[in-house]
Amino acid sequence: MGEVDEAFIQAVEHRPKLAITEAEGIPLINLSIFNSHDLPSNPSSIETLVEEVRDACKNWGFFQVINHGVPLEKREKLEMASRKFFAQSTEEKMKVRGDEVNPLGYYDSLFTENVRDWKEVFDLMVKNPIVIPASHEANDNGLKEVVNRWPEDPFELREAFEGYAEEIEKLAHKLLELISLSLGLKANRLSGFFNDHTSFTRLNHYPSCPIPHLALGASGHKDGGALTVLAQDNVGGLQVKRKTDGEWICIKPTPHAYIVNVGDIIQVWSNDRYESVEHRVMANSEKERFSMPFFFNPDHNVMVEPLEELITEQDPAKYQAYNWGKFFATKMRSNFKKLDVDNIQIHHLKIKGEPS
Ligand SMILES: O=C(O)CCC(=O)C(=O)O
Ligand SMILES: [Fe+2]
Repeated sequence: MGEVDEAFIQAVEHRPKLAITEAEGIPLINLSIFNSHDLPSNPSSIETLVEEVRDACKNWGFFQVINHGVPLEKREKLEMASRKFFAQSTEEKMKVRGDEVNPLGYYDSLFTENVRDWKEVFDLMVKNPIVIPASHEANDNGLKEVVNRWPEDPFELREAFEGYAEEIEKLAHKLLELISLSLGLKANRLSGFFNDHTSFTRLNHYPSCPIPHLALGASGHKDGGALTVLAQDNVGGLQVKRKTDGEWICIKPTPHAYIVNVGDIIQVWSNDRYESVEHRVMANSEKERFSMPFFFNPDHNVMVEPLEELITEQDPAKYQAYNWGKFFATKMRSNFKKLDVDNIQIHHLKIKGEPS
C-alpha cells in the first residue's frame, strides 16, 4: 500500500484504543439440531434455539454459530485461493478491478464512512450474472446486468467460490428462518424476498499496518443488507459496539465458527425489535488478516418496510418504505470513492417524530 496516505487517518474520536476490553463476548449458538434427523419429534429443542437467537439479536445484534453444516474443506479452499489472489502484484490484481459500470472485482481502496480502510477487497456476487439498478440516481429506473470478474490466477478461485457460496447460502436461509421464528413469524415469512437475491461475498485482506493507532482495517459501520455471515481467520481484530454501554468489544476468533449479524434490513423489517449494530476492524502492526463476509441481500426490487405483522397502533411503523436496489447502489458508490456527503443510513428513512 506504499507510504501512508492521509486518507487513512481517522478523526481523533474514532481512533482505536490499543488496550483491549476483554469481555464475555457475543453469544455462541450451536446449530447441531439442524444436522440431526429427529427435528420434528423434538419441538422443544428448536424452541430453545429460537430463544437463544432472539436474545442474541436483541442484546447484541451479533452471535457466533458452530455446527453450522458448512463443510470445512469448502471454506478452506476459498481461504487458500483468497490468500493466493492477494499475494499477487498490484498490477496483476488490477486486471480484475471493479469500476463504476461493473462494481464487482478487486479494490485496493475502500472508504467505509468516507475514511480509507487499511485493506484491499475482492467482491463476488453469488448469483452470476445478476441484475441491479443502473445507477444510484433516484429518477433513473434503468437496470444493468453485472458479472463476476474471475482472475486468471489463481485459476481455482472460481470453483472454490462457487462451491462455498452454495453452502453459505444454505446456512443463511436457515438463519433467516430462525430469525423469522424468533420474531413470532412463520419460518418462511422472509424467504420470498430472496428469490433473485443480490447477495455477495467479499474477500477481505488486511495487510499489517505501521499506524494501528491512527487507522482502522474497517471504520465503524453497520451492514446495509439483511444478514451477514462472516468467516474470520485466527488473527482477530473485529470489534462490536456493545449496546449496553457503547464500549468496543473484541470478537475473539472461534475456530471454524461463523459470526452472524443483523443488518439494516432486519432492523427495518422488525420495526426496531432488532438493531443493526456498529462494528469495525482494528489494524494490526504485526500480522496480516483475512476474512470473508457473506452479505445476504434480497432481490433488487424489494421495497423494505416494517412487516405488517409487527406494527400495531401502539407501535406504528418507524420507517418509510425504501427500494433495496437503490439503497445498495448508493451505499456501494460511497464505499468506493470519498464523497463530500455522508454515506446513506437507515436512520435517514425514519418516519418523522420517531427518535433516530
Ligand atoms: O473483516 C471483518 O471481520 C468484518 C468486515 C466487515 O464488517 C464488513 O466487510 O462489513
Ligand atoms: Fe460489516
